[in-house]
Amino acid sequence: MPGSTNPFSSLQEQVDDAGAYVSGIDEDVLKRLKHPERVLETNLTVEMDDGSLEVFKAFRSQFNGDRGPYKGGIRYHPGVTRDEVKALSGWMVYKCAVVDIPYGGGKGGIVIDPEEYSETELERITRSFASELRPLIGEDKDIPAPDVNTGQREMNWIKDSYEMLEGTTEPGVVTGKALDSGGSEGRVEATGRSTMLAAREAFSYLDRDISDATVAVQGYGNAGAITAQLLSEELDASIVAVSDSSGGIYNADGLDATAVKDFKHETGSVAGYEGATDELTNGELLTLDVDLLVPAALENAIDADIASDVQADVIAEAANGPITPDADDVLAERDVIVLPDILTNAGGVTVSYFEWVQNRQRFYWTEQRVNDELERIITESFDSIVSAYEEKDLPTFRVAAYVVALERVARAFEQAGSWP
Ligand SMILES: NC(=O)C1=CN([C@@H]2O[C@H](COP(=O)(O)OP(=O)(O)OC[C@H]3O[C@@H](n4cnc5c(N)ncnc54)[C@H](OP(=O)(O)O)[C@@H]3O)[C@@H](O)[C@H]2O)C=CC1
Ligand SMILES: O=C(O)CCC(=O)C(=O)O
Repeated sequence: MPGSTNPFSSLQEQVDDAGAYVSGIDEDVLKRLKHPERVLETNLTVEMDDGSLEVFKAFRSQFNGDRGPYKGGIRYHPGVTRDEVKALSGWMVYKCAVVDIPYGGGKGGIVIDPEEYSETELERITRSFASELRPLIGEDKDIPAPDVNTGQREMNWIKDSYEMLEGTTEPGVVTGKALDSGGSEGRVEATGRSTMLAAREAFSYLDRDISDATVAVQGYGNAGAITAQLLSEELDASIVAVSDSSGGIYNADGLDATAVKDFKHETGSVAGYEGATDELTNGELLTLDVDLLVPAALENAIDADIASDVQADVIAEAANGPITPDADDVLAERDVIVLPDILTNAGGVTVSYFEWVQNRQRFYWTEQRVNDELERIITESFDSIVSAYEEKDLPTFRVAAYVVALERVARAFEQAGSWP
């Protein structure tokens, strides 16, 4: 994980910050909502193409299941740690509660740089993880999905492994699958789509025209590239800078988001795209003078030092946990509006929910229906956060989002009653 802030401490701080504003919440309930229920830590021993064996550490954290089955992605990254996975699983709990879908939160990860392995090795690694996960997952238990460096291919492998081991057909055991394997229309675009919708709602709330906005996007994978495309194609915003792990590119007159995506697909990086006038570091991108900044890479991208140099008016967190709590304080002090991850990127899990519903009903929706339902959920969720922010006079949209979410999770816990 980049930066030195422990993301699990960040999550706990965010819950505490909001807990102070939830009237009547029991301290013991709050305590429970800051720790995962269980974490699987496992070592996957997998045969490489040359016949040697390698061992990979992997985790699955099931944070809270009071509102439904655990739900959340699986990340492949060399920086994955137990605490990172715990934090990501906690953010899933509050995200699912903010958009009011019937899930708890989970998250998984393998400590691996997938670039260093062949497709056949990645398949064996994924199937080995699926076999370790098998007793824990299921459409009513825990439902994995894509995250950093995973996508349809890995989800198809997990579904197939699970179904083979269980001797059943259960497409709803994972979401984010390819369409022909039980995936949903609109899932690939969903995280970018909710980021675009959250930004649109925020600009309208601020009485500003998003079609006049300049935008910088950090991270040009699933979340970042699609956010850039939709902001530009559907809202006419100007994408002036984008980056990936090898650096960034800039053009004051705007970059063609789709052409940059195609270029990255061909070459592996955004650097070198001929429509750019300048190259930038990630640090320079985050402090550009733009109207909207979209961190869409990893946690801790914006620390307190960077926050004091941020020039954007609005930050839409497409990534999970890109702003440290210290940076949040600096941004609030400077009146920079932060659209919190647990709302902004919730399109991914929301369309995963639609996929799961379609899998269970064996009845598939059109892309239009998916996008319409997603738009309704994101705009209603934005409105409920604004209502809490205004009515309770809360300090930030993040606190407001956690207040809405904590009230829902705490109610579910309390309504379940007590175990003798
Ligand atoms: N996929 C989903 O459905 C959802 C994802 N998210 C969150 O969105 C974020 C991105 O995930 P996703 O888009 O799926 O992942 P991807 O793997 O598709 O893309 C990640 C992008 O981040 C870039 N990146 C990695 N490290 C850095 C860095 N240090 N500086 C700049 N860029 C960097 C990568 O660069 P490179 O290409 O060079 O490796 C890549 O472009 C994560 O926080 C994830 O948890 C949230 C909700 C749902
Ligand atoms: O689609 C999902 O279930 C979860 C996506 C995810 O991991 C996230 O929202 O961070």
